Amino acid sequence: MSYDRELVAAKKAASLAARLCQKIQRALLQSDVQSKSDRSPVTVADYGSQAVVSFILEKELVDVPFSLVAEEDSGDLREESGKEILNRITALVNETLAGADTYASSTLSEESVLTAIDKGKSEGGPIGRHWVLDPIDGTKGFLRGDQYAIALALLDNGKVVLGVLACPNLPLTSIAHKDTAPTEVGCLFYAQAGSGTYMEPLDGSSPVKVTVSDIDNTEEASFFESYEAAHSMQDLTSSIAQKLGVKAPPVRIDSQAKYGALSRGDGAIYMRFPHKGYREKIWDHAAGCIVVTEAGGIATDAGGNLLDFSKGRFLDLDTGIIVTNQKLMPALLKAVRESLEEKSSSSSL
Ligand SMILES: Nc1ncnc2c1ncn2[C@@H]1O[C@H](COP(=O)(O)OS(=O)(=O)O)[C@@H](OP(=O)(O)O)[C@H]1O
Ligand SMILES: [Mg+2]
Ligand SMILES: [Mg+2]
Ligand SMILES: [Mg+2]
Repeated sequence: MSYDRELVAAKKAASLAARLCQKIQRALLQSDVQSKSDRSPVTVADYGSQAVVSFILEKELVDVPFSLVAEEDSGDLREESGKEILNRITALVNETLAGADTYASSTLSEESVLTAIDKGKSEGGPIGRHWVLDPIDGTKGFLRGDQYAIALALLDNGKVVLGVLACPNLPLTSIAHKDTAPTEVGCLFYAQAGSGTYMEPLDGSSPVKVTVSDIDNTEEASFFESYEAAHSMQDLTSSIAQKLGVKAPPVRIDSQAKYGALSRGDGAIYMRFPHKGYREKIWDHAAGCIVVTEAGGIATDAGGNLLDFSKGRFLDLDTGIIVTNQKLMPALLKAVRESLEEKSSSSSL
């Protein structure tokens, strides 16, 4: 089945949301230190991005039922204390739509913004079509001025069939070699089941097909992990890398930009092992997962099971998420298993 129409809508929605986020991040980085510790810019951008994506998808695909599983909801904005922020979000959404040809004459009221945000309350699941959205993935990176992504995917009967990752701060050329001069930034990755993965500049066209690294020697592999130590056990990933003989230091970047960078071969492995008790959400992986698998990669949990997006808003996982190419996966799984066993035997001593 083709999802061409959905892909066009998703690219439009994610690009416009990226424009909104870029505007806020630029203002944030130019602001003084005091307002940098204030979390409201990211709040405004999170909600604004979700409202824009929800509004555009529904308008573009007006003839089909609309279901959206998204990270944010409007609860806090409906409180008395949320009034001012709602006002800022509404102005921002309207400014963003005004800059888009097709929607230049659309003006949303505060109530319509709340409604658009709350469309994201769907539970997803194994039946029918559901959009999956992280309006800003990597909020900590966003605040630091680093990497973040707008991540949008479509589930059809529990399978991810389409994914778009807008990465406003990711260089258009490989990030593998830190010593090369910085290039233009802003990448849009997209993939449709069975059709490969493409990347184009966020503000342009000219897509190029991308593929994951084809290396088969673990010693040559470099690996990505979360920037935030609180999001992944870096001692565990370091022990796995050591078993594999990986020589390069870990590349730590925020958000699903990791999946995008992996899909074009900037690195060969992504490992993510959240601390005990954390439950992964589908919007943190759905778009990234199809972007990397359509580029020839494979994403599994620590037990080698493919990620299952059909269980509702959460992923039901064995321990962690690992992503690499087909050739390296057996060695990676073995190293993961051994390191996890060592970890559990040392903690039971
Ligand atoms: N404790 C903990 N453990 C694991 N993961 C967590 C945790 N807390 C948050 N999150 C989720 O991580 C999302 C950010 O993605 P990354 O971890 O890849 O980026 S980062 O490098 O750590 O910033 C982040 O996504 P956003 O909330 O959209 O930014 C969270 O969903
Ligand atoms: Mg996220
Ligand atoms: Mg988010
Ligand atoms: Mg969040």
